[in-house]
Amino acid sequence: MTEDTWGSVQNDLLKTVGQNNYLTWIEPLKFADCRGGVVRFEAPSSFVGNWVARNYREDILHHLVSAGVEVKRIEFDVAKLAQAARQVRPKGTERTMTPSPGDVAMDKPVPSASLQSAPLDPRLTFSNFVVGKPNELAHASARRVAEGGPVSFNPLFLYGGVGLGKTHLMHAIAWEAQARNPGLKVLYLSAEQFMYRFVRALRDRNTMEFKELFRSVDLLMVDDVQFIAGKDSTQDEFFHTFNALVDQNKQIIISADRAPGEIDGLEDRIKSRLSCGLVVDIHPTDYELRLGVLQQRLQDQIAAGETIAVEDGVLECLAQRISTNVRVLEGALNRLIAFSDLVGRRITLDLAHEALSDLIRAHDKKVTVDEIMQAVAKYYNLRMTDLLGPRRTRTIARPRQLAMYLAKTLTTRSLPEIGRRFGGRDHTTVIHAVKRIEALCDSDPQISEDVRSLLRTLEN
Ligand SMILES: Nc1ncnc2c1ncn2[C@@H]1O[C@H](COP(=O)(O)OP(=O)(O)OP(=O)(O)O)[C@@H](O)[C@H]1O
Repeated sequence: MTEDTWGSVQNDLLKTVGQNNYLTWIEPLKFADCRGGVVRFEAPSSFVGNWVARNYREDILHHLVSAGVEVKRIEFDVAKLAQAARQVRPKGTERTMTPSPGDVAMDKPVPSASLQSAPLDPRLTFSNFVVGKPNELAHASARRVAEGGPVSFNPLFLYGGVGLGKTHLMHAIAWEAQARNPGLKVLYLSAEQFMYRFVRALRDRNTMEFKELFRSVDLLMVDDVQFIAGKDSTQDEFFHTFNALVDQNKQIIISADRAPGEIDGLEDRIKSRLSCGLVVDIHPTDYELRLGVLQQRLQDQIAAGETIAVEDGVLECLAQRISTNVRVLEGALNRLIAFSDLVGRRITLDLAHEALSDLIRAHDKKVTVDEIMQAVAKYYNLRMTDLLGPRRTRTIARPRQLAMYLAKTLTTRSLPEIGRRFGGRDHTTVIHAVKRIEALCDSDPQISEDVRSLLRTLEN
């Protein structure tokens, strides 16, 4: 392999990972050498090297192989990296699930007749999972299942939008259950992998073996079950596997992006089976959860030996502005750290705007207090003067509280300022309104629906 080959592989990677990721992670890598099937790169810092090793190793390997390079392994030449880097797992060789968190050994191909689980990510444990209101119930139920004991709800069905922590919780359950009971046969896989294994068993005419293997597990976890919607024979097999395990009182955990009843193309009998245990929704993140995740991720980096100084207000700004999901949020923080590392500047608000202009701009739709009042008044069919005036009847006071809550959540106005805008009210009234609406969002489905729908109106 030559530098030219790396140049053309970089071009391919640009198309796969997108320009921003490319500039941050791929471009700074320098090809060092290729010996005995090991391609070595030099990363400008351990942070960049670690991140690339974790997130782009497979992509780089794939493109190198496609470019005709005979490569078995990739290494990044940064001192600290050697400990953290995981060896590349050649496609089609998965590992049996015996490692404990932190185990980063080379995976060996396993014979086809053994129980194979998809690899577990050592970072996805309960201790790395930040708990907040939106995921409190999901976290508590996941913990309960991981602790073992009598099966109280079967299956546990976790659902929620992308990047909100479903896979994280499933991996955490697997690690915890294994740590508590090393003999437990835990099988974690995506619904897609379930289908491929089933199809392979059909092709190789060993469906009996497939059935036996799947029915011998103690804990089955299937991620992204919506994938099997519309795939009839896979659904059929899944249904029988599911029933056999439930009959044996074995725990099943399923995740999806929607509630069972809302997955189009899923057979009714499966929907009803999936709904008969505990169905838990992971809600979209709130500001506190996002800030908690950012703080924890920063601490993790510092604990791993990185020297990172972040100016006050930067994490708060990211948590406020980037509200899509945790994955995007984590990516933003890492990009920011890498950027500061590369340009040798401290992490300030200015740097954050520079490094994350695309993300921040996309979430930078500025909403004013006036717009919020108008939207709320229109939604509840009130006049603006009602929101500003003194009347305290529920039909007016509640929308007013909701408008204050939105003003606090969506703008950077201070509490006293918001109070002043709402007819000269005191800041304690605003605090009370925010707390009240937060509590009602949990207990009153109508209010939480009103909030969601107003957020949609205001953010678009
Ligand atoms: N509460 C949380 N605390 C810490 N990290 C979190 C939390 N929620 C999500 N994450 C992180 O965000 C990223 C995305 O989470 P995960 O892959 O579990 O999402 P998902 O819900 O399975 O999404 P998808 O539907 O796309 O598969 C992971 O790196 C995960 O560790």
